[in-house]
Amino acid sequence: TQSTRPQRLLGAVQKKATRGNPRSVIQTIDQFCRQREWAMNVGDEKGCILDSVVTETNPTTVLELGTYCGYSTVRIASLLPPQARLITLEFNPDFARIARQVITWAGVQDKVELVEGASGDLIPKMKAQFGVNTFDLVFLDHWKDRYLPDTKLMEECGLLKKGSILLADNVICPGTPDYLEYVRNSPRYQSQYFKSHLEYTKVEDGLEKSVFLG
Ligand SMILES: Nc1ncc2ncn(CCCCCNC(=O)c3cc(-c4ccc(F)cc4)cc(O)c3O)c2n1
Ligand SMILES: [Mg+2]
Repeated sequence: TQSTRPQRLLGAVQKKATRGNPRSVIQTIDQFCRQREWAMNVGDEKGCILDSVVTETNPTTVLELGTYCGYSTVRIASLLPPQARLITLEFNPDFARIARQVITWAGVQDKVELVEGASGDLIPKMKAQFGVNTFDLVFLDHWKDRYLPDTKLMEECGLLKKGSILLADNVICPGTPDYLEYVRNSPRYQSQYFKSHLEYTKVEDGLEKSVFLG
């Protein structure tokens, strides 16, 4: 039977990346996506912006919406202090299966909890079921039409505190116009656009960083 792209990406990681070395896993995936097959990882260019936001936030509790193959999960987890935790939500069980193996190969599994399911169902359970109080950082990289409803849901569920950071991928390509309009016009957010490119291409894309003001 034919392999899937995520399976081929995992194969490249297990063949070329050094076990326990997150940077080598990231480098291997970027090389695979540039030289073999494009895949919707945040990528190296936007990944550097992600790294800088993570390090300046120095978060203890992070939520990622949309794991895919675990590329940004590994990028974020590799920058977290020892006691910090990253919860990542993935809707697609096939992607989740691959991501778990990428995360383990990178050696960051102790900082990561991958939960299978839809963000709209899981966000309301974060406090009771996952023992979360508030998130210091949320990385939005899932269905683009879920960014806005899920942000409102996180507000309603009291998962954001003054100073919580939302970092959203793909605000230009594929685009999240309703989300952008909301975070840029709401008095409850201070937003900043980081211009970049769609992963592994010359097409414009960018990350929107929004600080929740409470
Ligand atoms: N609700 C819920 N809860 C939990 C979930 N877990 C996963 N999902 C579903 C997420 C499905 C993948 C989302 N990501 C993208 O669609 C995406 C696409 C492109 C792209 C593609 C083609 C082009 F020509 C140009 C750009 C680039 C990106 O960087 C992207 O991130 C969930 N949903
Ligand atoms: Mg993305």
